[in-house]
Amino acid sequence: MPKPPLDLTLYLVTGRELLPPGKDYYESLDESLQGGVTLVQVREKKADTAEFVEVAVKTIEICKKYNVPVLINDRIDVCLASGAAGVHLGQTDMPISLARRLLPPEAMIGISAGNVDEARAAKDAGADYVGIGALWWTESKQLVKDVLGVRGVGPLLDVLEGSSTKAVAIGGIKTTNILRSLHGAVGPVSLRTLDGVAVISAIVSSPRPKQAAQEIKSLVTAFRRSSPGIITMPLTLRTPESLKEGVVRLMARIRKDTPIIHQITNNVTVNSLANVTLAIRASPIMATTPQEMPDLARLCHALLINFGTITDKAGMLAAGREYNARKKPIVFDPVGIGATSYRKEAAKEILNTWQAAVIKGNPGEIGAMYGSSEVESRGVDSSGQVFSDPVKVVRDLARRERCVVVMTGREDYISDGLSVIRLSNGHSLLGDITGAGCMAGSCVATFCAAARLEVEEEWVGRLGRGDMLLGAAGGVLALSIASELAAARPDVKGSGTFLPALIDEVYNLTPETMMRRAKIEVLE
Ligand SMILES: Cc1ncc(COP(=O)(O)OP(=O)(O)O)c(N)n1
Ligand SMILES: Cc1ncsc1CCOP(=O)(O)O
Repeated sequence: MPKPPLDLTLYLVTGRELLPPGKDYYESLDESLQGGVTLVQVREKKADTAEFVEVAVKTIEICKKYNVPVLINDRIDVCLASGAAGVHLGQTDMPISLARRLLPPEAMIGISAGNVDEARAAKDAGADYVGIGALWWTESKQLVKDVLGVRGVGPLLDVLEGSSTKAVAIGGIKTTNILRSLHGAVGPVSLRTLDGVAVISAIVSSPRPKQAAQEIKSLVTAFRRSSPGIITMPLTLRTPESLKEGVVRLMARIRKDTPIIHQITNNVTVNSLANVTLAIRASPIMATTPQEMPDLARLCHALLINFGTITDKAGMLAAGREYNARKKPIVFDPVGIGATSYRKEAAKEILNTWQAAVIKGNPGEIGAMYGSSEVESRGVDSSGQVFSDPVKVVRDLARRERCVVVMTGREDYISDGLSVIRLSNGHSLLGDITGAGCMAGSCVATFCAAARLEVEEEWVGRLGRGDMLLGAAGGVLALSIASELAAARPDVKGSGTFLPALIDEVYNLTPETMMRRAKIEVLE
């Protein structure tokens, strides 16, 4: 008998102990199948063998009405006794090779995988799928290892590329984090995406399992239909002219709409960031308290998180979650990430919690994020060294982090993981004042807000909308062109007079000047 098709889009793992009070298991199961569940696993951790078989048999009977196959958690004997379609095995359960010998040839076998070696072993053993997790923290299972995190899934997917072994993620997946889960969990090399998600509580604990299942399934299906591009990117052909025109268009949008830019930043540069934001004609809000974040995310158009002195990590985490949920751009400036291990750990936690639209840093910061020691930081500043292959660094990091990456310097490199552009404006006096890089972050966040405002329709299945590469380029160009104009002024005598002149030149920047002075090359 041929193997039945395996549709992992919405994989329900059962959990009778998690039902809402008064809800019958079989009724809940039937409703979730009506909502579009595509595969069911019977997971019974407390039942004895007779009860497990009884529950499995009844579950199979109900699932048959919807033509949905049923797998059994851990137990080959229960699978054989109930006539289920296969099993899901854990790493300490029976090996796949032995299970294959005991089960009929058409039986489906899935296995849990929490790292690259387990994924590779599963593929080599001919697993039909791997259950990758735990993705997020969950109360439905006592976890013995750290959660994998969304950013941990990609390398496992790369290992599976080219094989017939499919992949679902499991652990803490809910409607509120599903797009972030799917968007972040992509192979950085293969761009392979998940085949679906496995959930327990998001459906089982719901008093309305049909609606819960429908909602999750529609998000998975919408994500699949959208291209697996980085954050929000439409696959646009880039030319220097189209980029210049786009940047000027965003500038006009900023002046028309005055976007509100929420900034969590450091106490060294907060004043400059507020002033540069006002100078571009946007409106800054500097707010850090976690309790304010839901209201601010509703009100504001973009968020800048500048690591700076990292005194507000709780606010950074809370803010990012809210902006992701509202699909509004987040620009992350990991200032001085290479300087301390606390900063590195904090950045990891932040990027595992929410998805940035743009990560911006100097070569030292980008190098630390990329995991390269070719260019080192000096505290929060870059050492002035450059990468031998900056194109590869920004492109690969953009692919890995699934967002636009901006590496500032004498030349600025920007990539969305597909295209790479180089900007060659700017003046060396930018290096002589404090906060030039931080101000570039504010400008990028403002142009990204405009890029999102440009797109009226919802990009269903995407974690954001708007052309974030264009937004990043616009922000960097605005500050670097203004710096050239400021440095050329006769009243500028050094770094002290340069800073106010820079703010003036951002304020007076015209679309014509941007168009005439912007030095943009498209490298890939
Ligand atoms: C689809 C899916 N993925 C992973 C698991 C976890 O299985 P395991 O590691 O064996 O843990 P238990 O479920 O047995 O507690 C799963 N059940 N399903
Ligand atoms: C069985 C299992 N394996 C890894 S996490 C998990 C529990 C998933 O449950 P929930 O979807 O409620 O977080």
